[in-house]
Amino acid sequence: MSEQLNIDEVNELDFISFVSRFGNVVESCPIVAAAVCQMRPFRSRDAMFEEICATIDGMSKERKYSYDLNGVRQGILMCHPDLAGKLACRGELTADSTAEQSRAGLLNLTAEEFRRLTTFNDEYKRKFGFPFVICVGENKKAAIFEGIERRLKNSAAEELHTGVEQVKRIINLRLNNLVSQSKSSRL
Ligand SMILES: NC(=O)N[C@H]1NC(=O)NC1=O
Repeated sequence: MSEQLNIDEVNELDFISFVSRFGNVVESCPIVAAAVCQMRPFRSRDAMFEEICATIDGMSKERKYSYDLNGVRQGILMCHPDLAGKLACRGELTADSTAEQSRAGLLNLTAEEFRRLTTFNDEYKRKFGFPFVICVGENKKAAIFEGIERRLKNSAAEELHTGVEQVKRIINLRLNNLVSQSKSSRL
């Protein structure tokens, strides 16, 4: 895990270093970091977080949930790995997702828990066309199971909104690991 920078150090990073450090703040969507990099300097960590959220809010509906790029499904929600899904089983989650899913107890489920979550995930993707996304840093296992079962009953429009809001909560926690709550001493 990279060490925390203060906001003045963030503002001084070159483009490659910025995207390298913040490229997975939005899971597997480095394009957001590349876009936000151009909006520097940031007055504070919170101002940086607001810019990331505004960048996502300004995206088209397709860019938010799912679109095809050269035969690969992309999109803010589409790029999130299933909870305890195939990537987790193969040990191929990103470091961020591995830490988050592990801390929430999702990487050592009982056989029955794994079966239930897999069934829910598959049903959710069949209904909405993108994966179930929840900030597992703020929801323990019981809340995650309750959340997916409850949200399965929602409309696609509700889940597009809720999914993106959960992505923002994931971003907020990831940013805490990377940028201190400092305010710029120069702006
Ligand atoms: N599907 C899903 O919510 N995945 C993400 N949630 C989170 O907090 N970390 C993840 O990997």
